[in-house]
Amino acid sequence: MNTPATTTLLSVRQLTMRFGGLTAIDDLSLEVPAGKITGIIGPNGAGKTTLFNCLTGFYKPTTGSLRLNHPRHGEIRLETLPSHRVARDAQVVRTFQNIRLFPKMTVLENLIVAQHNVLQRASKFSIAGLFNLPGYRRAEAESIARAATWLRRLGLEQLADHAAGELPYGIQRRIEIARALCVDPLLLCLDEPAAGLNPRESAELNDLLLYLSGELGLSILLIEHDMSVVMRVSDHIGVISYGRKIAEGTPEQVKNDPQVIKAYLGEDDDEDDSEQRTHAVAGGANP
Ligand SMILES: Nc1ncnc2c1ncn2[C@@H]1O[C@H](COP(=O)(O)OP(=O)(O)OP(=O)(O)O)[C@@H](O)[C@H]1O
Repeated sequence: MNTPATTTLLSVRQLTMRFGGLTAIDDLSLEVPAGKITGIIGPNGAGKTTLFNCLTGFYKPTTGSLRLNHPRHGEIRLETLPSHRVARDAQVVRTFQNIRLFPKMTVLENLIVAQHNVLQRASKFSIAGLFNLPGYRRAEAESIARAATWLRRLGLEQLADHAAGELPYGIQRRIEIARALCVDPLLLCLDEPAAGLNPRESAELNDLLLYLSGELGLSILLIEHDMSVVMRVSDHIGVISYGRKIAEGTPEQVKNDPQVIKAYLGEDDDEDDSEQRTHAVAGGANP
């Protein structure tokens, strides 16, 4: 049996991002396949979040292109779009390193607020929403139904009426993912979703990511320092150091790559330490 060819969802081509004299991303090229999990790893300050910021319209790259192969709209040049259109039109949606839920709102309300674009359109940016016209009511009911679906799929439905800020940290991270899923992403960009999680929560995150990709066919771009997550769930990994791509391949290829081990833990001629360094990149420790 032939294995179906993988389609490229996103092509990052010769991307450079400079902040004054500092080059945060340096001539970076990377392909993100559709329906897979692509991990992006690299030491602190390597340029990973800057890549997400370029991708999601928060920064305008100095040079280079970000081409999204959208199944309905054809090629979309993400570098030309402001952030709200990256999310709304290109359906590239992100989470952030720090939790950005509305702590006093309930879990359900957080998921409905995330869909404000849909609700705004239904209100025709007028007082239709205030007068509760049928089109608006329908959109509102659909938003609630979509939120309820994702709460159920992510095992959060019992918590729908709890204030988000009062829930354990690991749950809040899961709510953030549910919130991103409510806006129907074509590409879900997760910035360190395992940050602050304990080992049990990290293992649950692994299961969730494998479910989203394996069962639902979602395309995920994952920045992560926790090697026990990234090596377990990624189909493909790109490694960045000082803004440049230094390696890419399967988790197995990347974790044994001498350049990667060196980038993470520096040069060391001591034979005993070299085994420890491989262990750290492979998931034995967080760098
Ligand atoms: N808005 C900005 N202005 C100036 N420098 C910036 C800006 N954003 C990022 N940088 C710099 O760009 C470099 C890359 O930062 P970035 O946050 O992308 O790294 P990272 O790989 O995500 O790091 P970490 O793993 O620690 O989150 C760093 O030197 C950082 O200080």
